[in-house]
Amino acid sequence: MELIHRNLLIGIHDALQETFFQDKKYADKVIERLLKANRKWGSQDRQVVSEIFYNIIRWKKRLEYYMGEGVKPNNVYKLILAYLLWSKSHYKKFEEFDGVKTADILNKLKKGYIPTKAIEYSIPDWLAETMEKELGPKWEKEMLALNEQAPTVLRTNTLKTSPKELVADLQDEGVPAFTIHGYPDAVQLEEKKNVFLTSAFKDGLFEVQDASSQTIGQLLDPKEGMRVVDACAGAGGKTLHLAALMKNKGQIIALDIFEWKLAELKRRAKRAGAHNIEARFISDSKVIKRLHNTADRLLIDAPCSGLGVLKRNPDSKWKIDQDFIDRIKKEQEQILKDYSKIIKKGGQMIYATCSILPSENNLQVEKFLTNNPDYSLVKEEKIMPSQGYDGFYMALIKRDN
Ligand SMILES: C[S@@+](CC[C@H](N)C(=O)[O-])C[C@H]1O[C@@H](n2cnc3c(N)ncnc32)[C@H](O)[C@@H]1O
Repeated sequence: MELIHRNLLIGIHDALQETFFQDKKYADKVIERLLKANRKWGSQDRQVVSEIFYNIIRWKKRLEYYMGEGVKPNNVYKLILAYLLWSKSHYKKFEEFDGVKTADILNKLKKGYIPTKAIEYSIPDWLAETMEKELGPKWEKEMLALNEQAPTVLRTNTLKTSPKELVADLQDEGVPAFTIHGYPDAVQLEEKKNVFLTSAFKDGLFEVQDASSQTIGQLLDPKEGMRVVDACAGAGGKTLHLAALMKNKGQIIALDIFEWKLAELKRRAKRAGAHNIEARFISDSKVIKRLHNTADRLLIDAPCSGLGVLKRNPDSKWKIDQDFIDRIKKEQEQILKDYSKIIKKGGQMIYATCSILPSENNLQVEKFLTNNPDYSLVKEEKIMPSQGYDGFYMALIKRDN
């Protein structure tokens, strides 16, 4: 990795400043805008910018230790320099680095001493405590995996093509990829590429969806002709998968409390050629009540801490806190209680999160099953980040009465 163009350095600096210090600025959107605004940057430049940008977000706390102070809006260049020194990247001595005492940083690097686990894994102190409390000794292995870069995985849109054909089409467009054993619809890129520019994407042949996330649709196993409710559909990542598994037959009702997410879902459904989805905005509790006892299958892809997907969204560890997790757990409990009534007797539902904390996952399900004896657990899967893809939890639950 080398950083030898000043305009790339300035781009990284501005994007980091925005992500760290402006409210509600998410790394994926910030970098997308930066790259869009600089169309003349070549593919290698783009790769350098996004890799350095994401790595600095990932390793912020550890880099702050090396630089001897917390990052502030006016010392982001020092943070970048600490990263370049730590990662032994080749860089030019840009004027933006003037005045930074490199010797102090290099001394700390040479000593190799790291005072705390939170600094070692570059996470807030509260998060190190929570991870250890909830996961026990294996938390470090998971944290190590969460600091890796996520591979890019696509879900083949089987309404239009097969994984093998998709691999061939992508190859023709200069995007080498391969199928993944055990994940029937998944295709993984050999290296990072902007797949949104391909004709295969524009033709709706795939969606970007992590391999772990794809197992949720498989586990719910909706059949052609069924009535399915996706209660927390968001922009429809899993809804589209359900539509493909149902071969466009039957009905999917996609719900969310944000209308703008459902608007995006409709756009994606059109591109995918998924015709059996009806998006319904949850404007009040009546929307849910009207659906009671109507669904053969229900998906509750609940709002969560997102701690299973830090490989992909490393900035979220700096944006959330324990209060947020405690609030979201109460919401999960309420959602499970209210929405589980949507399934018919004999029907099945999945409660899923992209968290790895038992308190958001199996403990929520245990509490739900204790309070609702008419429901029983069929199967549970805990996918951990150390297994290679995103961390996810899913419980398949049956309504018996
Ligand atoms: C984990 S995300 C869903 C991701 C989506 N299923 C996908 O595959 O792309 C959780 C979603 O739940 C929605 N949500 C939050 N509270 C909700 C509620 N009370 N009822 C329904 N949806 C809710 C959020 O807006 C968010 O889109």
